[in-house]
Amino acid sequence: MIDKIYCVDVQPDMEGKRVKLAGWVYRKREVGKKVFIVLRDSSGIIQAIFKKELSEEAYEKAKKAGIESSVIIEGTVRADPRAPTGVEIQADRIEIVQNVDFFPITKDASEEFLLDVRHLHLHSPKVATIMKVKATMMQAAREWLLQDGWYEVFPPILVTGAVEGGATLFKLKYFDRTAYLSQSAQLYLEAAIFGLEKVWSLTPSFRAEKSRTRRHLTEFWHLELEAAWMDLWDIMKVEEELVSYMVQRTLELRKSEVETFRKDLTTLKNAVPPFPRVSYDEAIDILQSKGVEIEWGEDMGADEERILTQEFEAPFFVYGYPKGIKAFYMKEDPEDPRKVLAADMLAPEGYGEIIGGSQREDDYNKLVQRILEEGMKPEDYGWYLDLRKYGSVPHSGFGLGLERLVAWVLKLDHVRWATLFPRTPSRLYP
Ligand SMILES: NC(=O)C[C@H]([NH3+])C(=O)NS(=O)(=O)OC[C@H]1O[C@@H](n2cnc3c(N)ncnc32)[C@H](O)[C@@H]1O
Ligand SMILES: [Mg+2]
Repeated sequence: MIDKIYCVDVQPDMEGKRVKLAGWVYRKREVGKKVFIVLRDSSGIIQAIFKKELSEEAYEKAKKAGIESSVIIEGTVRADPRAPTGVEIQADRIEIVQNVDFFPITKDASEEFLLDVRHLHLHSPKVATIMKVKATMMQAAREWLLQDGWYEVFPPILVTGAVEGGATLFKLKYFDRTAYLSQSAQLYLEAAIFGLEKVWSLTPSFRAEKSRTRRHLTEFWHLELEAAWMDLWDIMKVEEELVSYMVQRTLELRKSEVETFRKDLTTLKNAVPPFPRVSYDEAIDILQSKGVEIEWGEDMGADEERILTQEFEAPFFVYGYPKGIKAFYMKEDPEDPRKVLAADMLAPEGYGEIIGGSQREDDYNKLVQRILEEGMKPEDYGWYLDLRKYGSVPHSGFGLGLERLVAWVLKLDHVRWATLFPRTPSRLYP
């Protein structure tokens, strides 16, 4: 490893100190017999000045370095308030590791082009910032899950059945059998609670969604929790505590990065328990009062959720959905058989659903009945039904879409920007 320091390590109080940095040429300009190179590394940027009078060799090489060339620069630190970061390097040595004559991404690059060359778009400090925030959100989640006694488990991705409806399964050939890419780890987490009680996993989930919306990917990172002995109201408390910790901790560790994407942090700061809770019935009333044509029993889509979120300045729950629009595994509401014990968490500012959760049907016969009602075959869920035969317990869980959470926190206009290599119906490469 090169014996170097990072851009962010160079401080004005290091005036006169000799330093070595490595990175990429982010910006470059020539003024008279000086070349100004703004060097970029994973920590940020710093300006390096190459004066012909100081080192003609370094000056001539700096002149030739193209944008995004990989370079190693050495020189002396000088505090200068005119420099982008208030400090700069009086450079007298540059090694061009690989020169780039023309970097394909220019200022006027279209979004589609940026996605076509996503492998090069990852040079961008803006993209790096999104990934830093996403990593910090998961760091925070892991902190919270550890201190609250949850066990991480590692469920399979190759599975034999649907969790969230057969229409969005990706099918693949598994030797002489058919397999699918997991839509959700939920069913396997439900098996894990009989030994570990409180479990979680972060897995890629796959949905052959044809809907081309700003919140759907065909592959997304899915943070899922499952707990024995918890009912819907218990798991909603877990959800709000976890999301609150993830958001507040990220503001604590990455506030300046978040502020490069949004100036107003109000809704993020409002993300503290208890989150507002509205019933599905109340949500329908709100939407109808705002002129939305929606009837009781219908699902709320992205448009309806966007309108509903205008009523809130923090993440909020909608609970008590009609059975007909929810999944087979959700427990019927004992107080209203038309409904299930399900709750979604919606993010404000138009982002909508970031979490889907529910209490699970823990009665064997009722679950068989629900499977049949949904037109599925109980024999396809034999192992899952066994969980209701051998020491069944009340239990609940949820799934959080990590990209959707990051998209809300950073106010991104599409979840695709929150993932390293987005997968959508039209995008499988790079
Ligand atoms: N363990 C569980 O209880 C999870 C449950 N089986 C489940 O998959 N629910 S969900 O379909 O609402 O998806 C959960 C969340 O997963 C996200 N999600 C769901 N589908 C997508 C797509 N297509 N793209 C991006 N994000 C997606 C979104 O935030 C949802 O709220
Ligand atoms: Mg959902």
